[in-house]
Amino acid sequence: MRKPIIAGNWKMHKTVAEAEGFLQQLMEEALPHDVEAVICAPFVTLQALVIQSAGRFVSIGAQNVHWEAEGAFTGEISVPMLQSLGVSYVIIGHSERRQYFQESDEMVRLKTKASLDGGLTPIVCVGESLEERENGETASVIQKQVQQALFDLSTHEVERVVIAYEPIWAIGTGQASTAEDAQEVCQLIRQTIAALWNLEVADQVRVQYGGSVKPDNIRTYLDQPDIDGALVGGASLTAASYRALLSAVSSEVK
Ligand SMILES: O=C(CO)COP(=O)(O)O
Repeated sequence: MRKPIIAGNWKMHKTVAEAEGFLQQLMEEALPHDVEAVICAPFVTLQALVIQSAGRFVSIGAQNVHWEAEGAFTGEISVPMLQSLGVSYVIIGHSERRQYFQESDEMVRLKTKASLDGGLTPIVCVGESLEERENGETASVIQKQVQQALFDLSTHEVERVVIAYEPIWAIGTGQASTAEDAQEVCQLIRQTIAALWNLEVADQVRVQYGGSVKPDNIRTYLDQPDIDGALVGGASLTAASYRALLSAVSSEVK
């Protein structure tokens, strides 16, 4: 049974004080136990968030990481640095990083492997552009991205990976994918993993949908058999909205 995972991606939003205010508000009421809540925040806010969330049902993640443990890489942050803070997740290969910072499939692979080696859970992002979708290339683009990111991992490593399917045209546009289209691609992701490893492994991997997910549409995605969660940008920025996402997915009595 795969536990639903709702991850907020704050992108380049929130100062330390704003991040602390969010978490304080979020934790005013108990959080559901049957949903994994993750906040992926800017580097500078991570320490404060980890301390503040200790012992509560919310985990903290970063939005990027370098694959080397240390070295002459000005401006970069490594896996051991994140681990030493108590961070447990890291987003890898978000389309904004691929587009604006030239992250290649090979860099995504290296970052994924380094994160797993260092005990972090990677949330590996894949997704097609509008042009690729219109050209009928969605399946081949997604298969290639999944294969390139994961191909050298052991079965035990793959099981720990979370994959986020985020069609680029749906990010921040209000033009969310239909639940059926998202299911089709998330099923393809699982089939790709099954072909590379086996069905049992593919059955363990959690696959999220991301792209204009809101409290009022999240349930339609989570109702799909191959969608185990969501990676959410805009609607994760206020405590009220993020809590509404968790509540919409939880089956606990409210
Ligand atoms: O990029 C996203 C999450 O990583 C999605 O962003 P939005 O939820 O704002 O569309």
